[in-house]
Amino acid sequence: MSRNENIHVSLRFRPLNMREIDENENNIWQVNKNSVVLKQEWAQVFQESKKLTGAPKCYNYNYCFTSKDSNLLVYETVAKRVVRASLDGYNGTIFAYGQTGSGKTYTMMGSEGADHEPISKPIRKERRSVSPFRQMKPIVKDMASPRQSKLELPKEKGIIIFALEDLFETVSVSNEKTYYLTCSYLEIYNEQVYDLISETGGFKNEVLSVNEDPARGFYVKGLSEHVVGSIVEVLTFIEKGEANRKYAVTSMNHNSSRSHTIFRLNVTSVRVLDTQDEEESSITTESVLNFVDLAGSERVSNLQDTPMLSKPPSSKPPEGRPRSSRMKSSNNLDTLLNEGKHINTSLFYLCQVINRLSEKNTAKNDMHIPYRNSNLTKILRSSLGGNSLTCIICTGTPTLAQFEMTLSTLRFGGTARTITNRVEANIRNNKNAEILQAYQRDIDVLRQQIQLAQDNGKLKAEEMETMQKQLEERILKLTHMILNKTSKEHSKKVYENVWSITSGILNIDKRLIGESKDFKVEEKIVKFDSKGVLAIERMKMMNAIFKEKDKNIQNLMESKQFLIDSKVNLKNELKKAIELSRQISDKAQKYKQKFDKEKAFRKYLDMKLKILENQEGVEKFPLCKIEALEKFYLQAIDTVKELQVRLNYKQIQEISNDSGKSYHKMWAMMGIEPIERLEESSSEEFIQTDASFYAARRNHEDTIDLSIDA
Ligand SMILES: Nc1ncnc2c1ncn2[C@@H]1O[C@H](COP(=O)(O)OP(=O)(O)OP(=O)(O)O)[C@@H](O)[C@H]1O
Repeated sequence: MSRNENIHVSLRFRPLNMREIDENENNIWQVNKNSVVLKQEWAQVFQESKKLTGAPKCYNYNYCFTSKDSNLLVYETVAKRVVRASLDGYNGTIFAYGQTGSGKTYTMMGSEGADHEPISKPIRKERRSVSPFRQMKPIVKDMASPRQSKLELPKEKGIIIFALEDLFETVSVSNEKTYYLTCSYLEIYNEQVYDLISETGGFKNEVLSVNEDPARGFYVKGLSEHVVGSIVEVLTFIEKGEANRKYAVTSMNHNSSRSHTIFRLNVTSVRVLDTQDEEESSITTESVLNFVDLAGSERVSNLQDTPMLSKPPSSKPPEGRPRSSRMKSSNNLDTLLNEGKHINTSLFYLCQVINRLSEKNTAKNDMHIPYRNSNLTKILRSSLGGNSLTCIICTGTPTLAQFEMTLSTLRFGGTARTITNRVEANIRNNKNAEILQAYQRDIDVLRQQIQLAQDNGKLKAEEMETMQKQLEERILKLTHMILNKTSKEHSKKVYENVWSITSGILNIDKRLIGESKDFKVEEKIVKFDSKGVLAIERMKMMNAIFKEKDKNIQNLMESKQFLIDSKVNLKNELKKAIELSRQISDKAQKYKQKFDKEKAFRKYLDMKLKILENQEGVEKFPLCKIEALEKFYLQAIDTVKELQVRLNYKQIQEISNDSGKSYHKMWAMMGIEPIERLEESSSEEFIQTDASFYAARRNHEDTIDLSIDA
């Protein structure tokens, strides 16, 4: 059942800051519960200067807050209703609208402490008002019991934190419904859409497109959606997103948002009915909750007054987003003016849509609404004139200097208040199959996240454990949800149905663990007979899978280490081999030198031989010369021998005189005949032979006297 709901508009003035107090500025607005009006004394001033004729205009809103009112009061009064409704399937949008520096971020995100310093004074960094998420100290993660987690939340919490606390409080105690939440965070900077928390949780400098689908309406293609199980997880994502968001110092705000941001929570709930009707066994609600922090409208003159501005020599402003996601938008005038131009243009289109919608309400006709003019209005289409409980918090600066800008905000709020949305809860009656499909989707997303983290090597053991726990928790919930609500008589039939449905999930695991784990049809009924057994089985299975994966990772790490070691060894071996080869090559070099020398020598010899060969041959040496030589040689020998004989003969004579019989020994001493012969032959014969030998020789002698001296 749909119903008409007007956009809920409230107004909030911030307190004066230090600069305004220094400059003797005043709060010129009188705030009542549902209206604001110029204070009497200021109305008089305007009347006297003829800027105002008649009584001052009273601007009416659903609720008006004084500058002393806290964010908690704002949440309780205007936002809580929308947040709570999201749990019942109503889309909701909460956004802050107002000029720059009027307190939009303070309202949505909270603050570490209000800044009351004059902006013209040098900035004291430690007291700057920064989005609390950009100052948040590391969060101690405790996914299992988010309530007890040690969160370093900002001193002044913003609406988003209150909303999350509220949501998770309800979700965690709900027995009737099972909830699951996903979140995404986008930024529209210079009319381009960026994902502030992409798949890996970081920032991708990638422009996303806003597409239109007949069923879904406008949607951001490729925007990441993260399953969140606790407030800590959501805050971690916001913190990451805030670190990537664009801020800059301007004359109006030390920490001015340079982009519009939309933080989105998708809330799904499943309630299983106590019915035997298989076709309508559960109810699912789905809702989208948007928290929009718009960049503030600003005057060019204000931007030009910004302290510490630098004007670059080439002044073409960058159209896209600066490369470094964490970088603030640079404080040069052209960049600020370019950003300001885009902010003002998109806010102008927003006002245009609001005005048209307001006219449409009164004219009750089919008027064209120019949503397509900007990405902001495309994305907020269902929040403005569509199916959404929308609440706008208009923020204003209460000083005279900002009178015109405040007036513009007051008018915007006044117009928006007249817009009627057609609101309807997104409720569906489901079969079990659909619930299970939803869970399976959820489980698949978790699996993908685990896989992605694993692939990136970023998943630490404890993170893996947490993710695994979430996965198991969801599976457990799913099983309980179905089994608890089933009457005993029909249990078997339902179990069989559940089995056939969950087999899809089980199949995935089979794929992971191989075909060995085969579940038989008979077994399944037995398993389902005891409640929760399926979940336990599956938990065990998942545990086993993760353990196996852990082991594989361990093995891979070991193999990697082994390969690294082997590489080092091989490198050393290679070094040795190179050294050896160097030595061998040195030796080879030396041998080669020797070989070359030998070769050269051989060549030299060959050459000499050739020379000899070419000379007149030895055989051609004159024969007469040879004979003369031979003769001379023989004569020389004979001479020597004879000299010896003469010498020995004397000795023999002496000996034979002594003995007479041992003469043949004496001959032997002379070396003329062998001893045997001396023994065989008679001494006279021997002497005769010997004498004839010398006689023969004597024939050849001319000069040598062979006569033996007595
Ligand atoms: N209600 C409030 N109480 C105390 N301080 C506030 C309040 N609202 C805003 N402030 C302070 O005013 C300053 C400007 O606020 P904030 O940054 O939220 O403005 P903004 O509208 O988001 O500006 P911009 O559009 O430039 O981003 C901050 O220092 C903030 O702490």
